[in-house]
Amino acid sequence: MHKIAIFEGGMKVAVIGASGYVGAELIALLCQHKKMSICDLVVSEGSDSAGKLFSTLHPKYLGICDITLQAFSVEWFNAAVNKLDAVFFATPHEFSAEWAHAFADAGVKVFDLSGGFRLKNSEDYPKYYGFTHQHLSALAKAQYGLAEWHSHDIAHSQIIAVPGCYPTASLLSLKPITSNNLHSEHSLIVVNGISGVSGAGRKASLATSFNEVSLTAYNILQHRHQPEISQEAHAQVIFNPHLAPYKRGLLATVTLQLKKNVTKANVDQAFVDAYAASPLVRLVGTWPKIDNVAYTPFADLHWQYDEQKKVVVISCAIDNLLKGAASQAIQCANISLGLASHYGLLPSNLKHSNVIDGVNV
Ligand SMILES: NC(=O)C1=CN([C@@H]2O[C@H](COP(=O)(O)OP(=O)(O)OC[C@H]3O[C@@H](n4cnc5c(N)ncnc54)[C@H](OP(=O)(O)O)[C@@H]3O)[C@@H](O)[C@H]2O)C=CC1
Ligand SMILES: CC(=O)N[C@@H](CCC(=O)OP(=O)(O)O)C(=O)O
Repeated sequence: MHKIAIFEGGMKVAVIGASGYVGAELIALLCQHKKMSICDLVVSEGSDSAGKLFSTLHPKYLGICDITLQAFSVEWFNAAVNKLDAVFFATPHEFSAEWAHAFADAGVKVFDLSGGFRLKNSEDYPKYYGFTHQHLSALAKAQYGLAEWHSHDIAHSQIIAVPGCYPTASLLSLKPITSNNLHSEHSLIVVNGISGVSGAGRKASLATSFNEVSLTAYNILQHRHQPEISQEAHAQVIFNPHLAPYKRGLLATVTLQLKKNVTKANVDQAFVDAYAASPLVRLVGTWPKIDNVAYTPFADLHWQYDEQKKVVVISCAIDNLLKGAASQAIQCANISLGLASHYGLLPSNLKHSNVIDGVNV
């Protein structure tokens, strides 16, 4: 039986990858969560950060999280696995692909924020991730954790593949259309994504250093999020990622052609139906802006449909480290605990209102 079914006094968790950008955001959210408690914060085996306080590395959290970072080792795994209810991997993809199954086999629920379990076709791992996946039965059982769309699977499976940042914004835009089969089967589906530099992680690299960063496309026709978006949209997409010179936030703008008989009312209804019960997805009255969602768990969505040309353009803004990673992982954990997915992420008095054509719906 999954330990997840019998949590008492909250879920006891470890975060592996605690020194990184995503790990830090996740830890901040866990610190304020009333139904989860942090047991261990873990970094890589040879990490310079091992033995330091989390708050020494990220001084913003001084007095909020002064837990010592531990180095990952087999000894740590053996000692920790029996006391944990859940583990969050905010590590490189290959590391979680190698270790997640060991936790899952011991009944520990895994929330993997890397891409180690997102792709169903194992042959895509060497092609897009540069390694061969060694744990195919764990890969087959893992469920994709797009929180607004897969709550049943998230609650019932042992390994949750938390979506990537670009796929989160792209799929929140696309799925109301593709899941209702409103798109033309001949449509070219183009996703243009723009991410801030924190999307590349904390490790220094020339490409993301201050003097080098300038708005540019990158990894065109070969980015690992192309198969992920296509798989989950059930439609082949062309994905154009861009790096932009700011810290936080991501915008995905999707263009596709709809079937001849689809009306504006059909399109509006598809979005309202998809997100009426999802307070973290806001249907906003104008084109979304990064600044309105940065440092928040929201996804802001807006679309326009040209009924003559049958072309719809949808744009979605998120914070890449929150809705694109850490806060979505918390949503998945909340769902696993039987809580509302936005538990601990929003003020309890939030009024959920969506706007279409200037009217609250
Ligand atoms: N940045 C983003 O916007 C998003 C990132 N992600 C994914 O989340 C994961 C973390 O990303 P991010 O925080 O940006 O990356 P960072 O480079 O900032 O952090 C990576 C973390 O992983 C740890 N780590 C590195 N190698 C190992 C290893 N062999 N064993 C255990 N831990 C290891 C690092 O520890 P140390 O350096 O101390 O050794 C560090 O804590 C990645 O898989 C990324 O693709 C997902 C969505 C959005
Ligand atoms: C700006 C930048 O470099 N972004 C990263 C995406 C970060 C991310 O989301 O990684 P996941 O694959 O875990 O989702 C990239 O393009 O590789």
